[in-house]
Amino acid sequence: MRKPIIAGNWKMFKTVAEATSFFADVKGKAEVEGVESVICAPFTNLPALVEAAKGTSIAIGAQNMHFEESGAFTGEISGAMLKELGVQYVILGHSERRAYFAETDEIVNKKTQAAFKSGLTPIVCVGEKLEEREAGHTKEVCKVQTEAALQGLTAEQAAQTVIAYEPIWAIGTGKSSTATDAEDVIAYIRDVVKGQFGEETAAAVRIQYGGSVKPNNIAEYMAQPNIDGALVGGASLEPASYIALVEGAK
Ligand SMILES: O=C[C@H](O)COP(=O)(O)O
Repeated sequence: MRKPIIAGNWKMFKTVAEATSFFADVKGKAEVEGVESVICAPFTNLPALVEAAKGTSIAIGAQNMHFEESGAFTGEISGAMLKELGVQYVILGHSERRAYFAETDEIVNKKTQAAFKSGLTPIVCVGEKLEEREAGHTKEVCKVQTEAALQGLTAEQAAQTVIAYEPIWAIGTGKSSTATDAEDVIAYIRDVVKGQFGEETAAAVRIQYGGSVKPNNIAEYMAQPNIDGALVGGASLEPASYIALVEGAK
């Protein structure tokens, strides 16, 4: 049985003061038995959030990391640095990083392998652009990105990876994919994992939907057999909304 996972991706929002105030509001509430709750915050918030999350069931995640363990990479953060803080998850290959920071499938794969080396669980994002969807290439794009991201992992690591299917045209636009469309693509991604690692791994890997998920539509996604949770941007920023998302994933 796959445990549902709701991950909030705060992107470049919230100061430390705002993050700690948010956490105080969700503590004890965005904690629902049977649902995993993860807050992926800017690097600067991570020490305070890890401290605040002690004794709670909420996990803290980062939104990026470098694939090298250390070196002359000005402005970058390694997996070991995140692990030492007590961070458990790291979002990798988000479409904003692919688009604005030139992350390729090869870089995402190096980061995915490095995350496991550091003892972090990667949340790997895949998804098509609007023009790719309109050209009928959604599944092909997701296949290429998924296979590339997971290449070189053991079956056990692949099973632990969280995949987030985020159609780019649905991110921050209010235009969410219908639950049945998302289910169709996510079932296909599970099939891709099956082709790469076998049935057992495919049955175990958790695949989220992301793109304009809100408290009022989370239930539709969670009702789909292959959708194991959501990666949420905008609606994860307000405590009441985040609590409702975690409750809605049950
Ligand atoms: O990582 C989260 C996604 O980019 C979705 O963002 P959104 O919920 O604001 O559409």
